[in-house]
Amino acid sequence: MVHWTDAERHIIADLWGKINHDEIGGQALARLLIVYPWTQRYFSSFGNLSNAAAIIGNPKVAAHGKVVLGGLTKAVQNLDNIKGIYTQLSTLHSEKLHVDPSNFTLLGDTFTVTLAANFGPSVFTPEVHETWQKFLNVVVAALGKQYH
Ligand code: HEM
Repeated sequence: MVHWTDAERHIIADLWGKINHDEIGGQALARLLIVYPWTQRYFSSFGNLSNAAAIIGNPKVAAHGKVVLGGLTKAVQNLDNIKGIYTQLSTLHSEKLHVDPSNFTLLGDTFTVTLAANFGPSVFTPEVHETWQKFLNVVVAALGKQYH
């Protein structure tokens, strides 16, 4: 089981309290679709993804980004049971959506860049980054758990 120190719990809760919950998920998802364009294949129902401006302005990307962020919020609120709360979500991405699990790491990366870009070095310090990366590693492992 993953061990979280009080300092790590505090950093995660504090960061989550500061993010713009309406926007940051959409920004991270838009970055995924722009920086790693092959990920667009999973979102063929989302309409126009033909260039960066179209992706950033696409309301379906923004809406789904909020859904993904909601998924991350559940993990933030259940740090001691991320694997458990992600069982169904992992099965969905594996068996129904057929998302290659390497893409979870890529979305984690674009989330990290999005946070850094929004907060800058005074908030997204190396120490915050370290804890955030640990959190992401647990999330990515939990989402990949039902793949076989
Ligand atoms: C941090 C990683 C991720 C989290 C927390 C996450 C979370 C979610 C959630 C909460 C849903 C809605 C599930 C439902 O309807 O019950 C969802 C759907 C979906 N996810 Fe993910 N996801 C992640 C990564 C990815 C990645 C990397 C891809 C593809 C590159 C992906 C593709 C999809 C697709 C295609 C859907 C269905 C969209 C639709 O048509 O409504 N997800 N995800």
